[in-house]
Amino acid sequence: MNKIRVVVAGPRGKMGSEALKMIERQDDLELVACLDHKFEGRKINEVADFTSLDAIIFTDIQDCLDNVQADVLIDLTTPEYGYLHTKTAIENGVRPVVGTTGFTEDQLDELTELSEEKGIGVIIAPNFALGAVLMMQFAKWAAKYFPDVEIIEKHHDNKLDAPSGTAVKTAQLIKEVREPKKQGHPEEKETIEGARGADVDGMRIHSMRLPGLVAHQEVVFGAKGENLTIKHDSFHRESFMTGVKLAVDQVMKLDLLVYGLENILE
Ligand SMILES: NC(=O)c1ccc[n+]([C@@H]2O[C@H](COP(=O)([O-])OP(=O)(O)OC[C@H]3O[C@@H](n4cnc5c(N)ncnc54)[C@H](O)[C@@H]3O)[C@@H](O)[C@H]2O)c1
Ligand SMILES: O=C(O)C1=N[C@H](C(=O)O)CCC1
Repeated sequence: MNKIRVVVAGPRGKMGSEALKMIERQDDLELVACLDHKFEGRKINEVADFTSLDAIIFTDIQDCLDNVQADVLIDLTTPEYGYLHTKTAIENGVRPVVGTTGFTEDQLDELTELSEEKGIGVIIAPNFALGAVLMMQFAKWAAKYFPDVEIIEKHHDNKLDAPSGTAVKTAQLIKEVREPKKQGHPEEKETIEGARGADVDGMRIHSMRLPGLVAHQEVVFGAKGENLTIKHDSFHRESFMTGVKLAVDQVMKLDLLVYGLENILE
């Protein structure tokens, strides 16, 4: 069996460490290198106690891809480096599976074009939890019948980007079926700026950041005399790993960029 050769960027992070544990459990994946912002040249098991994998750490993606044979890059870093890593991987013929959130629309467009030009598969998924993907699909369905909707996302307080990638993706999916509509009182005024949340075509996104949270979202629909709430909770980051493994397998068969796990689920 030919194993899929994987590089993980952000291996010591909350998600990256789960990704390494996931790779260690799989017979068909091989960790060939890690990308970190420190510990150049060390082995990952020398600097992290949660893994016995002994892949070498690089601090520069081009150096890494020049020196190891890789099929897939799993990126779980920051918006700035995630974008640089994804672009460099595509340019080097390595298929990115990207969990990092916070890319701009322009960056997504640019990466889509580049992947098409190079014929390299890319999967960018703002949420790898299967329950979250279903929550987004259910929300899109509900929005056809309930155009008044607010999204409340709740995450741990180390998160860099707001709103979450999941909330942005949910709003995009809802936009596909909902006419733009200003919600609330036509003359409502915020007496404290931001009170009504971010505005996407008149639907509101509220972002909560608190210690103790992992990743949670409620999509609340309102109509006369009734409310519908669609809710998903990730209590542990292991919840994302089924989706990461699925994406690694599927990206090997793609020659373009796919944004959202729903596009590769059967
Ligand atoms: N798609 C999903 O399902 C999903 C789920 C959880 C988190 N995320 C996203 O994944 C990203 C990481 O989240 P996290 O909670 O693991 O964050 P984290 O802060 O725990 O981990 C990020 C890691 O990236 C590393 N890093 C920073 N700069 C780097 C560089 N230049 N090269 C290599 N590594 C570098 C840091 O050292 C850190 O260990 C975030 O963007 C988050 O929004 C996505
Ligand atoms: O922990 C995070 O950060 C997460 N980010 C994703 C997002 O922005 O939607 C998904 C869940 C966890």
